Amino acid sequence: MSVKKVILIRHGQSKWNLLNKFTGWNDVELSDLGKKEAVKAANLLKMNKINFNYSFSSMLTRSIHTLWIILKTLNKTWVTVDKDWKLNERHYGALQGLNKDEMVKKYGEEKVHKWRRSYKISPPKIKNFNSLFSGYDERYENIGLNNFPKGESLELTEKRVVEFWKEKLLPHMKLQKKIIIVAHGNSLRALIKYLGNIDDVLISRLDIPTGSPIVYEFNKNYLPIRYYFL
Ligand SMILES: O=C(O)[C@@H](CO)OP(=O)(O)O
Repeated sequence: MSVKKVILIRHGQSKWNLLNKFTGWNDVELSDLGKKEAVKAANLLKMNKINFNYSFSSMLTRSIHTLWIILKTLNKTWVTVDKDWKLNERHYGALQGLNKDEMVKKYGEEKVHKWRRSYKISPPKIKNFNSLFSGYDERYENIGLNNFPKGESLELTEKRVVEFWKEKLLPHMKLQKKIIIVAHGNSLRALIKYLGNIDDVLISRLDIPTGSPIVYEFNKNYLPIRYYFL
């Protein structure tokens, strides 16, 4: 049986992961530890002889830079980087920029857990005039202001991640490309939920660590078999 592999990696630690702030579509840089995690991820791929020749990342700097560091470490800067906003982190609405522990103190553990890990509940929406609203950013020109996310549940995130999977990923896999995807905690949770048909409650228990390569295996018909962390 010819097993096909797709590598999934959550970006390395960001400066806001370190500060424990809701991040979402806010465009923050990697922390020093995040850069080291990206080098470590590249070395893990090399040690395990997991190769790739095509790459996808979200439109957010923390994912793009993680991918660049991986490519540089592996001497593979020739690899095409295909960036797609549909791989962006779940939009955290009006919670973006706020500290997670402070929100627990203000609203209680249960409510914050629902915002962070329930499948259907969306965070409060961000307003267009909020300085952290990224709807006017030129990189998102093709989304259009009317369709621009203002706060997404995991369910809504899954919808666009699945569009990416069907429209971009599968066609490239069928062209026999060996693919690496660098994305985010919740966009990857949404993808893993879809691929594994994981139920709404079980998926709330999956936390994907930063900078840890996941290998997802597919059969000759491109159907998911299993995944494992390196
Ligand atoms: O803040 C965010 O964007 C995400 C990932 O860091 O947080 P959480 O794990 O709480 O969904």
